[in-house]
This record gives sequence, C-alpha cells and structure tokens, in this order.
Amino acid sequence: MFEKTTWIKLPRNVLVGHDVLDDLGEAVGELYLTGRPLIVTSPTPNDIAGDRVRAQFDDPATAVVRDASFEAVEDLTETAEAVDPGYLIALGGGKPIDIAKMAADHLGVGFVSVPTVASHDGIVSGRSSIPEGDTRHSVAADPPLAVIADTTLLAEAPWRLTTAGCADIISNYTAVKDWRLARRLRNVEYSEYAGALSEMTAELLVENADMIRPGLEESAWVVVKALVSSGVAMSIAGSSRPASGAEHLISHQLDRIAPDKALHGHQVGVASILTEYLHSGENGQWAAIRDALAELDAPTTAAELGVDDAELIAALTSAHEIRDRYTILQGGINEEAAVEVATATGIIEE
Ligand SMILES: NC(=O)C1=CN([C@@H]2O[C@H](COP(=O)(O)OP(=O)(O)OC[C@H]3O[C@@H](n4cnc5c(N)ncnc54)[C@H](OP(=O)(O)O)[C@@H]3O)[C@@H](O)[C@H]2O)C=CC1
Ligand SMILES: O=C(CO)COP(=O)(O)O
Ligand SMILES: [Zn+2]
Repeated sequence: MFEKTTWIKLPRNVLVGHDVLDDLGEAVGELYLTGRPLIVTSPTPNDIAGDRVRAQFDDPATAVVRDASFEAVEDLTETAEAVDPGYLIALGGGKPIDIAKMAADHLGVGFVSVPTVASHDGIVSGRSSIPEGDTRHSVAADPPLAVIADTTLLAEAPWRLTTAGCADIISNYTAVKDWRLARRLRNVEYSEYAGALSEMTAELLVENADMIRPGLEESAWVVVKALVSSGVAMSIAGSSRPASGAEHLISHQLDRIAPDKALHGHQVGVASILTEYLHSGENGQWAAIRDALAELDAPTTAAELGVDDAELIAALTSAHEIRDRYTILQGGINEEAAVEVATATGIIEE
C-alpha cells in the first residue's frame, strides 16, 4: 500500500524588487490576516525602515530585539501576549527574523519576512538557528506567509553581509552531495526536486558571480532570488538538508570555538571548499568553489575569516560530534588528515 505523505509549506506572496517595501501593506492585505501587526526588528533596521513599515498599518506595535537566544524568543512571546497581535512582521537580518519565526510558532500566528540584509537563506526558510551554550539548535517552524525583499534597501546594506548570503548559497553544492551520500549509505529520505533546485540555485549564482557587485540593485536581486529558491528547496524537503551538510556542521562548531569572528555564510563557504575536497579529492570542484567565493569577495582562508588555524582544525575534527546528520564527516576526520586537507586547499598555511 502507498502510504507516503508530504506537506510542503511555502510563502504565499514573494515580492522582490525596487522600493517594494512600500507595497508591504498591500501584500499583507492579500493574505487576509486580521488583527494588528507586531513588528519585530532590531535597532539598525528599525532606524532604516521601521517608520516606512509602521506607516502602512493601523495601530502597529513594535518590539526591538537585540540578540538571538531562547530568552529573546520568550521575552518576545511575553510582549506579544500583551499586544495580542494578529501576525508578526519580521524586519531586519537573521536575528529578528529567527526570533519572530519562533515566537510566531509559539503564539500560533503567521509572520511576514522583510529582510534588510541578504545574509543567509534563513530569511526565507522555515527554520531558526539559535545558539545555546556549547551548541546550536536548528528549530523547525513555519516559513513566512510572505517575503517582501526590497532590492533598493538590500543594495545599500553592508556588502560583507551580501557576500555572506552568496557564500551560503554556494555551500548548497556540498550540502546536496552530503545529502546524496546519506541516501546511498543510510537510506535517508531524499527529494530529487529539492536537491535539483538547491544545486541549480548554487549554479545560477556562480554563473552570475561577475555581475554581483557592491551597491548594485541587480546584484541584490540575483542574491535574494537565490536565497528564496534555497528556502523553497528546504520547504520542499521539510528539512535544511538541501542547504546544510558537513560544511554547516563545521560552521556551527566555529560559532562555538571562535564565536563572533566571522559571518555564517562566510564560514560555510570556506568549509564547503574543505568538504568538496573530502568528497572528490584534489581533482574535484574545490578550486572552482574557492574561485567563485573569491570572485564574490567572500573569504577563502582561515585568516580571512579571522579564525586561527588551530580553531579551524578543531572545528573540522569535531564537526561530526554535533547533530545526527550523516555527512562526509561521519565518524570524524583525525587531526593529521584535517591539517592535510586544509593545507592542500590553501585554507591554512603550510
Ligand atoms: N534560520 C537560519 O537558517 C539561519 C539563521 N542564522 C541566524 O541569523 C543571525 C545572523 O544573521 P544576520 O543577518 O547576520 O544577523 P543580524 O540580524 O544580526 O544582522 C547583521 C547586522 O546587520 C545589521 N543590519 C540589518 N539590516 C541592515 C541594513 N539594511 N543596513 C545596515 N545594517 C543592517 C544588524 O543591525 P543590528 O545590530 O542593529 O541588528 C546587524 O548588526 C544569527 O542569529 C544566526 O544564528 C544564521 C544562519 C542560518
Ligand atoms: O543555514 C542553514 C541553511 O543555509 C540552516 O542550516 P542548519 O539547519 O544547519 O541550521
Ligand atoms: Zn546556511
């Protein structure tokens, strides 16, 4: 008997383009939501775009979050209970979007994502990534009901945050390789659609790498569309598998071992060079990944990440210890081999 079921949750409205922030009210109107919105933001996006958002709604409330933590989710949930919003509007980078995503889930309301930086694909996905002590939790939640990505605003955001978004997309190459490996060796559920979409998204970004430049709205357009596709791939898969493999495990370990030194996207980009080498050896695509990252001004070495060689090696040798996700690093890599791959790829110096 055929008993397979799939439940794909996707945003209903995705609006990307020039000055679309001013169409937020209309896009939200099409969702037939009721009640007042609670705008969840952080200081900088609130300064940049808070008033433009508030002007489009009757009686909006605002909560400004300052860090991404479970306490911040609890605080926001408490604030929201007092405000009794019909829905949340997350305005900003990954921090307010992740917090709003989880709080919306706790409150049983929907949320709309209004990214002000194109820093990673969490701005459109149904997962939050929250650090706690020595570990980091990837928490499932519903994806946004709508995504409103204003390319005018995104093109003005700090360039390094955009290059981090690009690198997060490039890392999809190795994430999909890990997923396929897990299917072959552990029979994990694999979606051809999600795998192909994720890979194609990375390819499109690399093909357009020469037109991704600071301050250009066209560049913000290419990057944010790629982030949306990657988020959709995760929604189809029902997990972050299409966009998160061993390179993300290494990055999560770097967050713990060398906190706040580099951006998520930059870390997964460098880690992707390493895991591609591990998958395919010296003749694989690791140099192509490195060159694409370099073309996009993203880091390609531990030094460019601001991370010590020893920290990089510690993250690589311990990445398999976190999370039950089969990858090329299953069983771990010893220090000698880690130094060899990091040296061969030029990520650490000889
Ligand atoms: N859900 C997921 O899959 C993932 C989630 N994450 C999470 O996302 C967060 C990191 O994402 P990131 O986007 O870097 O986080 P932030 O939201 O902290 O944004 C990065 C910085 O950019 C500032 N900023 C936001 N918009 C603008 C703008 N338009 N112009 C200038 N500055 C701006 C912010 O200001 P301010 O300091 O005032 O907020 C902040 O300093 C972490 O909490 C991480 O755990 C990371 C990867 C994946
Ligand atoms: O960053 C992500 C995808 O790019 C999400 O990955 P995690 O599930 O590893 O947090
Ligand atoms: Zn990522």
